[in-house]
Amino acid sequence: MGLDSKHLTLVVPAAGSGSRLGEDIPKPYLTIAGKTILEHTLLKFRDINQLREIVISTSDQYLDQTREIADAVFNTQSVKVIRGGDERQNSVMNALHSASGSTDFVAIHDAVRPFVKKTQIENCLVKLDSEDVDGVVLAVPAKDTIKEIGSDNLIERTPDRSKVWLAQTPQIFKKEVLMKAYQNAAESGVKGTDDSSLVERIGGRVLVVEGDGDNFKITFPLDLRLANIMLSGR
Ligand SMILES: Nc1ccn([C@@H]2O[C@H](COP(=O)(O)OP(=O)(O)OP(=O)(O)O)[C@@H](O)[C@H]2O)c(=O)n1
Ligand SMILES: C[C@](O)(CO)[C@H](O)COP(=O)(O)O
Repeated sequence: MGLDSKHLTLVVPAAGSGSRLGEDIPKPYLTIAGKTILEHTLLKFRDINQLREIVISTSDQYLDQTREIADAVFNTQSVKVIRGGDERQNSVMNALHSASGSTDFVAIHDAVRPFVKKTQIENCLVKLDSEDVDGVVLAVPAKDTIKEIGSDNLIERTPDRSKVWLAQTPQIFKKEVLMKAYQNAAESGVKGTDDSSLVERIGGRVLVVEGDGDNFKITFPLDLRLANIMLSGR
């Protein structure tokens, strides 16, 4: 079965509060250049051939607005808007429970990474389909030297930088492996800061696909200023 006949579900966690950004409303619902950040992000996936289903997790008060935004972006694909959890991992898990059983691949993409490129998503899908792996993660090589520190802030280790990459999203997996990883993490009480780490810990093979720095996560005020410049020139 070729890649064209594979079905993809997109999971978008959008239930965060944006505490590090410090705005009055959560990050995905801030407007830049006439569109919410969530809409800018969803638009990047609209024309992906394999996309059949979108599951967005958000907080109670944004369920209706999220439904409106998603319905305006997607025409033929099925959209589900569900309640998120108190951490990103729980928001993704809730979404996975709502995903269709018959999908082949699941892509997880932060609502607040609006600068991913269609070609990057397609590259990830090609690699996932053609290589002997369970998942792929868009990532960039570290440009700074990384230090691993102890609780006293003393440096314990300097990993070889040529082996250190910074994980972004999308992170795309074969559905069964991802479900197993999330199930196993829940049963073991394990928390991961990304989806791949949960797959890695059950022995899954995950490949990095080189992306670029444009696909940053809007996290701090400087990121929002940069996103404004990139989307509206100011
Ligand atoms: N309980 C949570 C926390 C985060 N997210 C989502 O996960 C993505 C990445 O999280 P992050 O950038 O950390 O967002 P926030 O949690 O909102 O930010 P902060 O940690 O600064 O509060 C975002 O799209 C965010 O909405 C989520 O769905 N549910
Ligand atoms: C998944 C992620 O975007 C990969 O870089 C990141 O780990 C999310 O972290 P956050 O603290 O939930 O923003």
